[in-house]
This record gives sequence, structure tokens and C-alpha cells, in this order.
Amino acid sequence: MHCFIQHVSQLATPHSRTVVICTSTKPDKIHHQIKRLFLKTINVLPLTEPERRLLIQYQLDCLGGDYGFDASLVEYLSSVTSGFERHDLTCLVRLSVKNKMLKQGINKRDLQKEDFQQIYDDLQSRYSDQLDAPSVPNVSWEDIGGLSKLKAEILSTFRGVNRTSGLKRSGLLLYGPPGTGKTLIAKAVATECRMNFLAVKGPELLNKYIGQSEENIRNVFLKARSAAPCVVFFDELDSLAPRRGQEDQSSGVMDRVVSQLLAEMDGVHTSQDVFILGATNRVDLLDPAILRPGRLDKSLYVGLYEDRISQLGVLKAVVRKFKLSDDVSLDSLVHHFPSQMSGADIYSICSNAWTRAIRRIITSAPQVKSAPVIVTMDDFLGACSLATAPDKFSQSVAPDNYSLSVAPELLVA
Ligand SMILES: Nc1ncnc2c1ncn2[C@@H]1O[C@H](COP(=O)(O)OP(=O)(O)OP(=O)(O)O)[C@@H](O)[C@H]1O
Repeated sequence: MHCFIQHVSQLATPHSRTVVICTSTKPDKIHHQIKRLFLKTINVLPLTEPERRLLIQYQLDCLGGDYGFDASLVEYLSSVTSGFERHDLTCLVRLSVKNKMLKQGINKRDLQKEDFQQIYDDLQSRYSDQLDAPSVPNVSWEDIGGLSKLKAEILSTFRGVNRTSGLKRSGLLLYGPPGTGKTLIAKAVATECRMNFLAVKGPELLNKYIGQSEENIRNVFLKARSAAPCVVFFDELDSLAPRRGQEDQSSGVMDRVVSQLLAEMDGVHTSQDVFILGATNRVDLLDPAILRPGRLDKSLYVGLYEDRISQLGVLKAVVRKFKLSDDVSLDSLVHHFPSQMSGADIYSICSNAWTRAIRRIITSAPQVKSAPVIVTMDDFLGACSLATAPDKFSQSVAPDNYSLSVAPELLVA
């Protein structure tokens, strides 16, 4: 470091014609003596949507010729590429155009959405593979059954009056028994609102070294801000934000973690494009400050499916991609379900039915290498009989524990 400082300082003579430019992805780690050498620090921020639009347009213009694209295509590409850097956008445009030409000849230049899909998917998955990088999940509202009121409530929060009038909510808490679809909802929110999704499990951020947990929390929010628009999903929030001042936490480590989390949440409140979703099975263990307006200012209960209509909704969503035989009647199937089920329980019945169908096909025609898997009513009924036999199937929420997750006083409309 000393040597570097000496050499750079020597260049700083009145007649020097040398300019030193340095780059860094972690400016906060640079020693202050090095920082002092530079006259100017330029913060290169992630591209905003209008900037991405300009860059995509520019890249297409640079390729010359008439590509026959319309403005809505450029608009679409800029809206789905949040988190993409300059180089990614250049690759996206150039490689997609090149592929199109290779496939359809140099004269076929009418570009469509689909022409960009393959390169877009490659770049997006490479981006998400980077450590903890946010991704846009592939879960839509159709993948979630039942919960229509909850969906409407969440959508109004995201798209409704709050945003336009500037009275933005900064976060929502989803609470309820395990396996009821809280994670699924968070992913669908990110997909439907075309936002990046950063999922964090509470315990993953906790570290035994002093100050490291707080830094992990800071990093999550830093990442979220740089990937904005972004949904940050804190699963198992109770482990990260337990009630402060507990006697058994005499070192105060957890209190500091909670305080850091609250401070970061307050910072997010002023930013338009980062939204926080929390999920917990134990709302009673949370520090009340986290539910204060301006942080997770709305709590929504995601419960078990107790009526046949909502069970049917979940069943339909889960078997959406199954091939069903003509004898399958989902309406009558739900009457074979236990009275209280979580989405995960229904998913388990369906995957058991699917496995039964595969076994049946293999046993009936072992020599056939590939045959379509068609699930019959018998497969479902066999899987249901397992579900109602208590010694063979354990529901994800034992009836004794239902009450643990329910805190009706938090059902704020
Ligand atoms: N409403 C639903 N519609 C369709 N599938 C569902 C629904 N709820 C749950 N599932 C199924 O159950 C699985 C588990 O759901 P999920 O992980 O979202 O539950 P969770 O409430 O976040 O659980 P936990 O509190 O244990 O983290 C999902 O992957 C999905 O297959």
C-alpha cells in the first residue's frame, strides 16, 4: 500500500499528464489513505428502468439496419431486466439478434419477444446463481389455490392507491401454521409485480462472531437496494426478530440484531422500490416494534384449509400440470380429505398419487421406456387413504399445535 501511495503521489505534479482511474466493487473496504489520493469518487449505480430502455434501444440502433421491432418490445425487455448490467444488456441484444439471423437468415429481421427468451433465461439464471443474488421467481397466482381474499388484499397493497398517493406500505407480515403457502405467496408477489426476489431464512443470517450478524443484515438490504425493484422475503422471522430484553439473552447480541433490522427497515421506508415480506409460524415471539407502522405495518393470517371449496382451489392449483384420466373428479376427491389440511398436505397427497401412477405404469408395462404419466382416481383415492391413516401419514401441523400460530388480534384489515 505504501508503495502504491508513493507512486501515485509522484504523479501529482503540476505538469503531469497522467490520470489515474481505479475501480472497486467494495469501496468501503478501501483504506482511507488510498481514498485520499483521489480527487473524485463516482458511484456507478445499478441501471434504472429508463436507463435500461435507452441502452437496449442504443444497442439495437448500433446493429444498424431495420430490425422491425416495436417500442413495446424495448419496453418489455427493460421491465424484465432489473439487476442486469450494461454488459448483460449488450449480450442480450447482440446474441439474440445473432441467433435469430443464424436460424432464419440474414434478411429475417422482425424481432419478437421469443427471440430474446433463451439468452434472457441464460443470463437471468447466471445472475441468480451468483451467491445469494436475487432472482425473479417463476411462481404465478395460478400456482396458488384458495386464498382469494388474501391475494386481493396483497395485490391492492402493491398496486393500489397506496403507491400512487405516496402513502406506501413498506412491508407485510404473513403468519400462520407451516406449509400453508406463505413462501409461495411471497414468490408470486415478486413474479406478478415483476420484482426481484431475495429470500433469506432468519437463522442463516445469525453468526457467532461479534458484529457479523448485524453486517449480514446490512448486506441483505444493500443487495436489495441495488437490485431494486426487489421483494426481500424474511422467512422464519421470529428467529431474527425475537422480543428484546429477554432474560436469557444477557449478552444482548440478539437485541443488537433486532435493532439493526429495525434501522434497516426504517431506511427502506423512504425508498420506493424495496418491499419487505416477513413470514413466521410464531407471531407471538416477535418483537412488537417490528409490527409498528412504517415497518411490517400489516399482518395477514395464512391459515389451514378447513372448507371443501378452498381445499378444492389448492387441489386444482397443485394438479394444474398433471395429466388426469377422465374418471378423475376433483370435486368428489376433496370429500375424502381430512377436515383440516395445509397446502403442503394437499401437495403431499398429489405427489403420492403421482408416484402411485408411475409405479402402476412400470409394473403393467416394464418394457416400455417412456409412457405418459396419467393419474387416475384410484391413484388419488389410494393416496387419500394414506392421508386418513394417522399411523402412515403425518400432517404438517399436528391438531394440538393449531392454536400456537393463531393470533386473531393481529388480523388487521
Ligand atoms: N395455497 C396453496 N396452493 C398450492 N400449493 C400450496 C399452497 N399452500 C402450500 N402449497 C404447497 O405446499 C408447499 C409448501 O408451502 P410453503 O413453503 O409456501 O409453506 P410455508 O407456509 O412457507 O411453510 P413454512 O412456514 O414451513 O416455511 C408449496 O411448495 C406448495 O407445493
